[in-house]
Amino acid sequence: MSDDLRSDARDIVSNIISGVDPFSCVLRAVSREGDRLNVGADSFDISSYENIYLVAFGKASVAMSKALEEILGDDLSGGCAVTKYGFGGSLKKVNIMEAGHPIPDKNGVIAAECIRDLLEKTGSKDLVFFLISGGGSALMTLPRKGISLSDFISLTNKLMRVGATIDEINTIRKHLSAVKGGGLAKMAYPSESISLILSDVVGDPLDVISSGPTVPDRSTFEDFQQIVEKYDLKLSPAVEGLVEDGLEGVVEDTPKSEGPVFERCHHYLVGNNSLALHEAEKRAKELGYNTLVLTSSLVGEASEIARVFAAIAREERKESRPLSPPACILAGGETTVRIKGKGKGGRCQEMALSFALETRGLENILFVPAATDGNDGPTDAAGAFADGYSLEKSKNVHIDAKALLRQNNSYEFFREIGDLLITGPTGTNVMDVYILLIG
Ligand SMILES: Nc1ncnc2c1ncn2[C@@H]1O[C@H](COP(=O)(O)OP(=O)(O)OP(=O)(O)O)[C@@H](O)[C@H]1O
Ligand SMILES: O=C(O)[C@H](O)CO
Ligand SMILES: [Mg+2]
Repeated sequence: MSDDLRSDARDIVSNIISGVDPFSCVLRAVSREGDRLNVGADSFDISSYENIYLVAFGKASVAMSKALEEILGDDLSGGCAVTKYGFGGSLKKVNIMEAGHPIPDKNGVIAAECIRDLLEKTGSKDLVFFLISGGGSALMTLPRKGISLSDFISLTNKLMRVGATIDEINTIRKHLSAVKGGGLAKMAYPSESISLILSDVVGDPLDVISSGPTVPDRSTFEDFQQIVEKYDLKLSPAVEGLVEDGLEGVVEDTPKSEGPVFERCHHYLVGNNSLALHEAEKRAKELGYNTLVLTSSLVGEASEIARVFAAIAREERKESRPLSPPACILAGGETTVRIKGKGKGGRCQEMALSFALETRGLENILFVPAATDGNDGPTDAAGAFADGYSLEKSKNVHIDAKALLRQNNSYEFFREIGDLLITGPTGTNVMDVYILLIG
């Protein structure tokens, strides 16, 4: 442990980011000895396939594809990858496309068509690697027959605005799409496939991450209809027609676990929030802290969750529980912010500000909530440093912490006191981590 909790927190954060880097996640999950490819607990003989293809979608497509290219070398026949504008790169055998996120655009459709064309030429002697990361739902968009891209965009946009959960949003997306909800598995059938998945969803549900294009879909047209009713959504005539046909069984629902489509599909989670917490704990232990990981599935209103961390910090200072100091208490997940003000901020910065308001004067503690993608909300900060002195500092620069929290203006608060956590875009995303240090 150093005398400076901040430098320890920075150290822990950088360990998290390198530990969940998509390139290393793939290399950790896949190893090669001659023609044997070991993936998780399974083993594949790559000489038994005619062609090996790669299909990648999501914000981590490039790094994941690079790793697989490195492993497969000349055994890779080719592939298609799609990622967000500005996240591209160059690969030897893989065509990389860039598309719109979070609002899908025409390039996302072109990318999906390219992926479909590749999959349709595969056969039973081929192996396809699917490299899946968060953001894939928007980046690879192929509306079902009869549904237009603008139908797709307007409905998913509405859902985002009314605060629907990712599970609900993706239930809608899966039913409007030809590639999501098992759609790619259907196109790839009867080839063998290996999906490597980097999770950005709480609890790692494979059918929700990137809208589960290679796994059986649990959601149905009935669920679709319930979501429409819950949020009182107005549907375009084409979408309304599709749901009616779906409910009547005229149009087939997304592929379910029965039947042969998924028989040769293998799925491996290569990185998630739990791994981030594991990396954090490992480093904190090396630094000399007693550690406790609370959960990797924290959800709820950001400012409320922060009050729980503040209560833990006070308990630590007063009673040295639940751990004797020096202590590092960790959690991960994704909180929500009901935005009421016009300020700038993110979930993590909002948590940090709420924590600061609750722990004024508390000595030798530090709370650092951080977005693992390096961008907390629409800001250039990953999170912020909050401690017992944050409020004193804000008084010195004449800003009002409570008013800024009311305006959801946490970015301004931490910028003014010089306590933003800036990492730059990290190239990965396994949600947020919350680090509480007690010196
Ligand atoms: N002023 C604000 N204060 C606090 N939180 C905000 C503010 N503005 C936006 N947010 C939050 O930021 C989130 C959007 O950030 P971002 O674009 O990083 O999305 P995300 O949910 O992290 O998705 P992704 O996985 O694509 O990064 C929303 O959950 C929203 O509640
Ligand atoms: O793309 C998506 O659907 C979200 O990022 C969740 O994985
Ligand atoms: Mg984000």
